[in-house]
Amino acid sequence: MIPNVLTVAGSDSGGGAGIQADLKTMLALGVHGMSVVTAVTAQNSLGVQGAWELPVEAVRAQYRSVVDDIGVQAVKTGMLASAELVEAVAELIAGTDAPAVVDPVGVSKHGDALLAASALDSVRSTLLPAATVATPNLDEVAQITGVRVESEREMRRAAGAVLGYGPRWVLIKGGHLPGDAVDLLTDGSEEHWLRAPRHDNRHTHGTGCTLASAIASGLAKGRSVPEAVAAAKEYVTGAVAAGFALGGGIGPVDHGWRFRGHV
Ligand SMILES: Nc1ncnc2c1ncn2[C@@H]1O[C@H](COP(=O)(O)OP(=O)(O)OP(=O)(O)O)[C@@H](O)[C@H]1O
Ligand SMILES: Cc1ncc(CO)c(N)n1
Repeated sequence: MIPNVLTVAGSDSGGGAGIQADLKTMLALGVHGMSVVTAVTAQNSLGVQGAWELPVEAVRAQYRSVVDDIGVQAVKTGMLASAELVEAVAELIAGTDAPAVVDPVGVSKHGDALLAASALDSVRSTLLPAATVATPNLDEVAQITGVRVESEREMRRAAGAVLGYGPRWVLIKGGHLPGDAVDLLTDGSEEHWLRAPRHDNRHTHGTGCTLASAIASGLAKGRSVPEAVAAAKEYVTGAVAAGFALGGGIGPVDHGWRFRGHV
């Protein structure tokens, strides 16, 4: 049986991040991808030119359609735009009997806001407690906890601060630090450092979405959190290495890197 994975996220018209990155990742990793669209962005390699949220009833209806009939083995959340959507999605995933990977998306690679500042309290009080794994980058860690990470050493303190909001596991993504691409996965007792060489490639649009969807895909296959995260890190590292130019700005990672040469 092919496991079902659901992404609850925004659409990136440029195809490198958001729902599009999530579904491509799921295809590449051999699971059946499904989507609940929360917002539509007009977006390309240069930035986000516009964003429109869907009504909360439209988000709830998509979620119920998928979960009540088809069923899900894992859920991933990305761009949720507003406090109202964060709270609605948090309630939906808390009521679903499947692991949830929460990527608390704040801003795009170009610095465009994908979450209202007024939604941060709801992220802390409703979304993070419903997460099996939360995957903040360093800017999101600073916004959520106030902890600023400038070195690998400080990642442990940041992880503890995020765990204080109730996710089972946290993966602190150190992709924005200089040096190796180092992430820290912990549940407060076990600690796993994931280290990969930094690829000197500016075409990294979609790294965060890709990593979170790959984790959800592994969990849906029945892997443990540390196993799913290790496999996802290997997949995203290959995708960054193969990232390619598109448009005039930052191009996407290559979700199909494992197929190249075979098709
Ligand atoms: N240049 C790079 N080379 C190798 N790995 C990288 C590079 N940049 C980021 N990564 C890895 O990609 C994953 C995503 O991390 P990152 O910090 O870029 O997420 P993000 O900022 O949420 O991404 P996004 O821009 O999609 O929101 C992490 O595992 C990180 O270590
Ligand atoms: C829709 C969307 N979700 C997430 C990201 C993450 O950077 C993005 N750029 N766009």
